Amino acid sequence: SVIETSRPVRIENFSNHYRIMSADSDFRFSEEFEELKHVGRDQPCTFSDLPCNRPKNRFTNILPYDHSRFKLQPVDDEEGSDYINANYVPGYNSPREFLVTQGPLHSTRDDFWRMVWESNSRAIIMLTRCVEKGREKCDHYWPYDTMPVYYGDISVQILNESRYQDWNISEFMLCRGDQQRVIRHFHFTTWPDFGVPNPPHTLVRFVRAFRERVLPDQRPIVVHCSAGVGRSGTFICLDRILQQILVCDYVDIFGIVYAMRKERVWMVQTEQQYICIHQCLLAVLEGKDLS
Ligand SMILES: CCOC(=O)C(CCNC(=O)OC(C)(C)C)(Cc1ccc(NS(=O)(=O)O)cc1)C(=O)OCC
Repeated sequence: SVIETSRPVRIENFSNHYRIMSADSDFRFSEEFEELKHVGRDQPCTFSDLPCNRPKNRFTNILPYDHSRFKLQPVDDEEGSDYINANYVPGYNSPREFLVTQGPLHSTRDDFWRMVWESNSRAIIMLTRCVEKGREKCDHYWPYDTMPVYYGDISVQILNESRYQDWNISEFMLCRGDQQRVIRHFHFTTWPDFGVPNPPHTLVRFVRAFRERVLPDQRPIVVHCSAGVGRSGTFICLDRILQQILVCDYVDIFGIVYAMRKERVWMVQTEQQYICIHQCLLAVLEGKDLS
């Protein structure tokens, strides 16, 4: 049987589609989300299993597929020196638009900055707080004040920070050798792990705040949360459909999540996150004033 990889829905029919899918306690949403469960899981993750790389994974079962993983420039022939828990994931603008990674560990934050530098990225999206309900979700991998801090051979200095109700936007100056770059940091601070933003359309406003500051170019956008799968996948999917509906008369949320899961495990982790993407689109299509 042909494995179906897309389920396009006409935009003019979307609210009716949502009503049908959410009927009987989201019965059809549950069914559809269940079909995504095994997508991509047959692909190898051999490098993440190497003994020298195992400590670099925040979660033992959230491992990057070999075929789409980001490779750091290897340090001589030090085994595992090219390894970081990160995968390229397609976006609306390019097949490798996003570099999705776990929240850096204290022991991998130098590798994280090396990835930011070596991928030529100019934007980082952070979708978790460092500590949530007393649990560490992500290392505070950037300086606490405006003093420059070295992470490996990369110095990071906060240039400015703007604080809003649900997110902060900062600019960092990165220096490596005699080169300098400005990187933007978009930190969404009110998204509970395994959950959804409340109300969902704060996420729409955050995606818009990000998109109006980072125009599509050939440089990857680094996205992370804690495991780099649930909240990161939800964010990327919404970013794609908000651009697609401007030029297309259908959306294919199932197909987008399918494509993301071929590149990284568990992208959009929970059914509530999958439904939240639909609720965000519904709010946008119904012209709710989200500004
Ligand atoms: C190593 C054991 O697996 C895990 O720790 C996690 C989380 C497990 N907990 C979990 O799923 O909680 C609910 C049942 C309430 C949803 C690791 C984890 C941690 C945080 C997230 N969110 S994210 O930061 O938004 O990605 C996702 C996965 C795991 O592997 O989950 C399966 C995918």
